[in-house]
Amino acid sequence: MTQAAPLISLRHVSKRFANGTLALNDLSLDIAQGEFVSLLGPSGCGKSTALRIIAGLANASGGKLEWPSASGATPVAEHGAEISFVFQEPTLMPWATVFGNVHLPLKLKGVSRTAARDDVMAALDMVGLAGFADSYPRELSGGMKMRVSIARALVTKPRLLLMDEPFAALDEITRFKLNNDLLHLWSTFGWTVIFVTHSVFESVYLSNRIVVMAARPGRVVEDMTVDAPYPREEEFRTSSLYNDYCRKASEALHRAMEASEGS
Ligand SMILES: Nc1ncnc2c1ncn2[C@@H]1O[C@H](COP(=O)(O)OP(=O)(O)OP(=O)(O)O)[C@@H](O)[C@H]1O
Repeated sequence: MTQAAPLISLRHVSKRFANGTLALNDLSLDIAQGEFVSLLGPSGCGKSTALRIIAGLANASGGKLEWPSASGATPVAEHGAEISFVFQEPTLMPWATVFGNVHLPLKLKGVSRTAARDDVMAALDMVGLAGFADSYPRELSGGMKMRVSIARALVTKPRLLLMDEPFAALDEITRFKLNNDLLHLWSTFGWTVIFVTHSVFESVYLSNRIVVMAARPGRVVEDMTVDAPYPREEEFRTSSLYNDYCRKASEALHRAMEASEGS
């Protein structure tokens, strides 16, 4: 059986900042189309740096980032169009309505409000906010603002969704709800997701693969599969399978923390 080429391939990627910090050292990682991968690790292990390099927001100092599944048909620089990024802060424009905020990425591509209407409304519908198109960010709860931020990421119909601790600032109930909604969208649309988190519990609930990283320098120390079927719903959170994986991921994170201290 031949295996499909990965969507993204990082080969021996390193990143050294101008102040000398080696944020990533020899990071090699293949991400397959449709995977939901969490990057889990202690603060400073280079999770955000890795995500920013994949997004094209930062350059690697060494190594290569490739898109093997494109088989050379699309120049690497053009993959930016297929990637969306969701940050920890929703970073909405306070003076614009929800519609205006979600329209932004299309507006930047020259798509008018009228031409974008259907796509913007479809993205708002996906996150359950179609009824709030004319509201302003100040009128929304933290969870709703994050939904707007997710709709803004989805409006360009990305193949790859990069999420940097998107739910870290939310209360637990809202976070659980958004975890469920994200999984539902992922299974419906089949994107590839790379999700940065500090939370063992969140990484196990969401992903089918957890890449555990250690710091100083940032590197991969474990790569574990979460072999639990989808759809995963609330019952999964209390299952023994979930608990087993949480224990394994937690042990891996402890090893990563010890490796970070010792380096
Ligand atoms: N612009 C920068 N200049 C210098 N050093 C930086 C810069 N950005 C990040 N670093 C350093 O690179 C290392 C990796 O940072 P990064 O933010 O990628 O880690 P992280 O795992 O995402 O951390 P956290 O979980 O705290 O967000 C850290 O030591 C950080 O201090």
